[in-house]
Amino acid sequence: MAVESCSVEIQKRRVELVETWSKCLNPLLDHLFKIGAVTEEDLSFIKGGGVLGERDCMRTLLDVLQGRGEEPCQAFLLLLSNFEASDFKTTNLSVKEPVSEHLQKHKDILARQHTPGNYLGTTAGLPKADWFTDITFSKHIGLQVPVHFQHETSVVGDAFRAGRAEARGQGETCSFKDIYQSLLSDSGNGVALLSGVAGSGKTTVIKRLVQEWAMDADTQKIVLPLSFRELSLITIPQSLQVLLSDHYSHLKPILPELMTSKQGQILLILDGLDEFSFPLDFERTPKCSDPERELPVGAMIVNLIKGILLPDIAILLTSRPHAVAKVPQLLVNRFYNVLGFSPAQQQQYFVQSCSSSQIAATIWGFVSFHKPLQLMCHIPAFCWIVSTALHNSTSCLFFDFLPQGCESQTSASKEVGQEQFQASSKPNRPINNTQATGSRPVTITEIYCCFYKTILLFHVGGCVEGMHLNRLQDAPRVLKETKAKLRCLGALAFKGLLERRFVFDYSDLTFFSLDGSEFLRAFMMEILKEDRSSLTYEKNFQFIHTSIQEFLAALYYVLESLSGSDPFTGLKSNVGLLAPAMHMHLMTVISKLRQPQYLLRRRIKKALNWGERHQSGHLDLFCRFVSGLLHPRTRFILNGLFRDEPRPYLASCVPLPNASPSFVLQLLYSQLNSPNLSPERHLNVCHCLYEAQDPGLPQRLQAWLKLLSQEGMGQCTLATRDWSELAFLLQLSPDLQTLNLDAQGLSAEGLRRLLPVLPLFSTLRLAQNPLGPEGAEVLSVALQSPDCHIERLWVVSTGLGCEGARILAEGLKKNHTVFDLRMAINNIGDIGAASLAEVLKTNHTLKDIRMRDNLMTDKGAEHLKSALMENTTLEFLWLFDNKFSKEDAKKPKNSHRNIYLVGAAGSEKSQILVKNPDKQT
Ligand SMILES: Nc1ncnc2c1ncn2[C@@H]1O[C@H](COP(=O)(O)OP(=O)(O)OP(=O)(O)O)[C@@H](O)[C@H]1O
Repeated sequence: MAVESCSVEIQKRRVELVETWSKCLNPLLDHLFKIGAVTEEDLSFIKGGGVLGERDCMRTLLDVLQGRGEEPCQAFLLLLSNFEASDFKTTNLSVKEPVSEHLQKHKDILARQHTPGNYLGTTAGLPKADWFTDITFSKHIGLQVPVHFQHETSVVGDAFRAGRAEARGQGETCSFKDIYQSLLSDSGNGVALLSGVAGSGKTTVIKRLVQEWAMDADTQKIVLPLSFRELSLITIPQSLQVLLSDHYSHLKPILPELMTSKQGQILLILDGLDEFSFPLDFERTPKCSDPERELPVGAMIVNLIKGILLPDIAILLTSRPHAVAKVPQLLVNRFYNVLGFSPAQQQQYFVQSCSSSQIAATIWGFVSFHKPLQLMCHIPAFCWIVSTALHNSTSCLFFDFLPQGCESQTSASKEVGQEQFQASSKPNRPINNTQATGSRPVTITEIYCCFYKTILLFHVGGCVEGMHLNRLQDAPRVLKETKAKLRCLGALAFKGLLERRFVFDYSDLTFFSLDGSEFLRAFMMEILKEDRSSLTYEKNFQFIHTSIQEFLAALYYVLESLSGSDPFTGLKSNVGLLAPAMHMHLMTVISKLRQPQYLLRRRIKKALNWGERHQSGHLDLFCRFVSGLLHPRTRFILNGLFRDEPRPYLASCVPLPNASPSFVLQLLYSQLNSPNLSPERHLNVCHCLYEAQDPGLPQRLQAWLKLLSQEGMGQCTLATRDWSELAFLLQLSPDLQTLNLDAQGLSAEGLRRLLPVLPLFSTLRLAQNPLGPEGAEVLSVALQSPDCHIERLWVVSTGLGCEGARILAEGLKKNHTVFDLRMAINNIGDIGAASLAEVLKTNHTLKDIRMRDNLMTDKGAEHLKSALMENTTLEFLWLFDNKFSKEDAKKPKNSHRNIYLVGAAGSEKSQILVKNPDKQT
């Protein structure tokens, strides 16, 4: 075998030699000079007049040696081995702090930087001792690119129940602990991606991960978190080495070592892929494996993710769903989806975030009773909004409704407020938001109004302890005073929404006359700090949560429309905003002259039509808020903002003091009846009706139920969107006991639309519908839902086949609620019987299974019989009309029950009937 030349060896080991030996440059040069390997001239060339750093000098030395030929190179390598033998390198380095001390310092610094905090930058409204409420994730092998036509907030609630459906059976739910263990384990290398909608808690997960890691004495991992926000600031090429040593200056002395010998211990966290402003070109970006080579930051990220740069490290990326596709599927080996808070976790969040358990119980009672609210509460940020809105503002909302005389008694008032509030959360009270008398917030818009008011009253400018009630009394004045600022902020939010922009810079703020006031800080956060590369100080801003941007945009739109102004005027120039009073007056006069009712209708119609037209769903929440804000009761929460109401010209639009203008409901109903409406937009119109507190919603549900109870409905197949509507209406119903959809022509797609409500029923009757294996997949998801209540599942004659039975069995394996399963006439055969037999081996809930007429033979019967030797809880197994060949009345060994296979040989009329003698009456 040819021996490699020393010159080639130096070339190959170049990076390592620079990393390892730069610190020893001077003694090395001394020795090389003494033995004549380099000359005096070489020395001054290598030292570069003292302006070069050690590493550059080392690189020049290597160039010089290679230029001089084989002999000096050989001498150099020999010298290195002598140095190593005499422990020269170690003694030279030993003047530095040991690596472990640097790492401990790194842990301390990161733990301090990653302290919990909410959007207001405080720990208020955050769980105190144990600040992190557990959250649910789903885990998949490989990347799942989601397709969304719904607003992200809606997707979360559904995704929570549909986690496995999206994953086509490959995913499973997991907890923070699982993710932590997987990422911090030695085998956790490669790219993992954590996806979740805005406010689902991705950054909070990173904070917790860093906190736990900092306290974890056993882990060998070295966590290096970076955010894409910061990376977006690097506009000139930079080397990874410089980037990391700039960012973690305390690690500078040991970074070279970390990036070489300890590379496998690094966990690099890159948070917020959706905020990265440079393109990621995975096809054409040149390869680079040298951490010292300067690269544009986009190219650096591509090389890191592709495993070319630092190939042994582990990477965790976080992203909102829409940006997940920026990374090619094949490069991701683990994919986590934030499903959010399960109902139990929501409850825990309120317990942890409220100042008293009584308030927590009240808020939870209220939220769990109003399903649209509860669905949104899967998103932690929304829980925070609800907690902030309701915690401080039970009385905030109620104040205007309090009996006279209560105002002066702070505690008494609070109690009254809480009593009223508790009354609203009593279970089994029919939900009819339209008859919602009293002063509790009912809709999501009302929650956001309370939130807005709470922030203004108690956070902007601060509120002194004990002055709660005074501040409330002062609310109309405060709201009135901040109206001009709100218009500016709302206009910015609205413009951003129209342009699908969620990040704003200073020029945007200046355009809308917004400065860095307390008011601005309450709703927007600064997202970019120092531009290190250009050494400028650049700030960008975004709303604390996208739903706040949507709310403020809607508030602005409705304020302008109701005051007779055109919401678009404020976007074109700041004239109107600089002189709002004058502008408003002028516009009002003009509007009065130009048929104001007509204008108002036209503007609201325009807003709602956008939502209908935009398939992306990004205007869904905006439309819901607009609909909600048109209800006088909702606007009354913000009394002071809408102080001039009711304006005379609105009188005909508001026939009732406590109802949305009828034209709004008419508009929404005409959308609902439009034949071209997609199921997603159809569902959003239902949400709009809820926000507008449409008194017709309960009747609509009744009409639905009546229609479904009619004979022969199976012939008139309902459209998918109708099932979406039914699902929505059912959520508003207090009585979720039995859902009878026997013979309704319900397809798998229709069933998928009903998924949000399926787990809430105790009896699901779905017989004689063409569900097939795809329908079984939906049912399997429902059966695994954390809020599953299904006890009786009747799917007789639904075309399951053996594949459908297998999928359903997967769901049943993880279910603990179903005891009565009827699945006759489904052709599940022996394969289906084997799948169910597997379920029976571990299941302790099923008591009665009916599988008549399913093409089962003796083989299937054997599977079932052997499973019954392990199962002790099943009481009945009905197997009439299958294809068993012989008469059999065997009792399986160890079974304490009788199993009968009855029927003449060859007869199709045969059965196995299992009777549990203990349970027979
Ligand atoms: N596990 C949790 N326990 C308690 N509070 C949480 C948790 N997760 C999130 N929150 C609350 O929700 C807010 C939003 O969370 P976070 O900023 O982590 O979301 P995100 O997914 O990173 O959002 P974005 O995509 O907008 O950056 C936090 O400020 C905090 O108040």
